[in-house]
Amino acid sequence: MEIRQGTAVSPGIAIGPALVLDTEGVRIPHRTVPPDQVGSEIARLRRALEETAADARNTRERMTERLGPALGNIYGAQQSLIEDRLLRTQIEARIQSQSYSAEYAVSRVIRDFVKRLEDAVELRGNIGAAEARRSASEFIDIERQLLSALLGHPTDPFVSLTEPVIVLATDLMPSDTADFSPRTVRAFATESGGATSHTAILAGALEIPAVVGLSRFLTDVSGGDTVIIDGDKGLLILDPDDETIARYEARRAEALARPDRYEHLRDMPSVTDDDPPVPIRLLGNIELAQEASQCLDRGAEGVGLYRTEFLYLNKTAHPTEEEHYAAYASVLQQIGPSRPVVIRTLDLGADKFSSVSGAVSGEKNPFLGLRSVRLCLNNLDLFKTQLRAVLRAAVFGDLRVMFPMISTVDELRRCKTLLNEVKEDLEYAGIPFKGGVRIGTMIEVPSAALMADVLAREVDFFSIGTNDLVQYTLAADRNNEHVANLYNPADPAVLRLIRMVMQAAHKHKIDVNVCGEMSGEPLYIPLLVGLGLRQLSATPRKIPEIKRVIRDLKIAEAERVAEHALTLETARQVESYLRKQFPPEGPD
Ligand SMILES: C=C(OP(=O)(O)O)C(=O)O
Repeated sequence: MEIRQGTAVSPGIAIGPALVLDTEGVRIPHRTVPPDQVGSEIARLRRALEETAADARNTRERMTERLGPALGNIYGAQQSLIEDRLLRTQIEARIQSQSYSAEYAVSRVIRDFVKRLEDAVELRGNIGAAEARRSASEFIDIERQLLSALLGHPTDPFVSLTEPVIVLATDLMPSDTADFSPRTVRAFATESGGATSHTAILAGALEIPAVVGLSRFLTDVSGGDTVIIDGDKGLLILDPDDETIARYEARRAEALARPDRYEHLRDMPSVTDDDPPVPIRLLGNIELAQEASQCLDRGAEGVGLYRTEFLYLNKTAHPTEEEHYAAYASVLQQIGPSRPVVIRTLDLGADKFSSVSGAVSGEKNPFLGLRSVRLCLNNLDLFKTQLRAVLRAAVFGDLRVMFPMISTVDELRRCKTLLNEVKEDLEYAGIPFKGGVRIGTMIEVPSAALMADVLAREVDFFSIGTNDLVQYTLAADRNNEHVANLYNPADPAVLRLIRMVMQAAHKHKIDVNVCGEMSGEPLYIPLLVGLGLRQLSATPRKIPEIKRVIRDLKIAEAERVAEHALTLETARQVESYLRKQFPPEGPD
């Protein structure tokens, strides 16, 4: 048995036979045609381009219907690349000048594009690398589709699947994932890819467990071998032994039972088991506007974190003010006028959409560099465009604005000054807006946690972003598997900072929320409530189970647990203490 660690991009457990995809795609031999056939070769190419563009258009329409316009647009981008004149003229030039067959010309031109993109990845380091890699895989996908049209046979390995499989591949293309059905593709794992790759985002939307960014494994597995994907922990298990299979089968059964298991709680209040009951407000985290209604479907009372940087998905330019406005207005309209919607201003840079963000290229430590609010304060037009849209959309309901990655009081004050300037501009221009929006700051950098008593005087609410707070407190990159042993929200250093932030918020009578992954983990809920948390925001899928934990919890018990946890010395001790106090529920 072998366990490989990768990046978890879509949760869930799957066990099944592997379908191993050819790592090389279709290989095309160097072939030329006689000069008098060049014309008909070009005609073949044009037909193939038309057919492939029509397929991409159909797929876009199908996926837009299934997953909404933002994800459907991934296929729109592919359609534009296929229809791009530059691509066609370059391929035709190879056929004209070198008498290449249409297939070989397609392969040559696209492989050259890909090579240039790969060189760009090497040159640019982290900055823009994700975008260049993504474009390279789009082109390889287009090559495969064009060759399939020219050769007259499908190269799609998924069309004839009759039994469920786990797909293992070097990389997967958006056109592959479009045809994935959770019935036949139980899960997938790839050697390349990161958490923000299109394939990863689609896997989440299709609710197929997935792990990406695994070190080379395809040479160690054959089609039909049993494998396990643990999409919660980012693991691929090759050749699992019987005991491991049995353990994972139990976990899978438990996970499958979960959504229905808590369905009855959907319309029940999120309150503790005290007399009188203490309300703990549950909100949802979203990345795309169309996810807003899922928050209500799962029993959340609003949106606690809208990650607006996902407006950059499929974009090569900054979103316009109207695009920002339309997205925010849509979220508010779905959520209704009296429930809160917290819009976080752009958290771009480092691992998120850095190529279109205006970040400086070649930063040695992008996570410590010009990212997030720093980047916005360095690009005032970009920032003001978003703030204008925020204030305009606020007329539709209870919109709140939140600034990410604040590390100094000055930075927060600059954001507030800018917001006031934008209000004045809108007023002067006679554009309708709502001025009295509540203002919050993320607490995700240790300096902000340490200064929480000062920051609390400046804002209406805090939201603790534990994903970054853990990374910056423990100096452990949240995406680096080599330091994953250090990255732990239960670390006493993190708990002390959270307590400090809660105390400052309570002293200044402002709301405090936790919106990192920690608040979606049932094990940590009693601890957070014991530390003083009365509101949290998590992935909508997690809301029903969290509500179950809260409804079984007494405040005094939670406070006793938090007090004891704070006396412990290591993350491991805290975790095992919590597990003993609150053993996980078994399958029904
Ligand atoms: C919610 C957070 O922000 P991000 O979008 O970076 O995960 C966090 O850091 O906890």
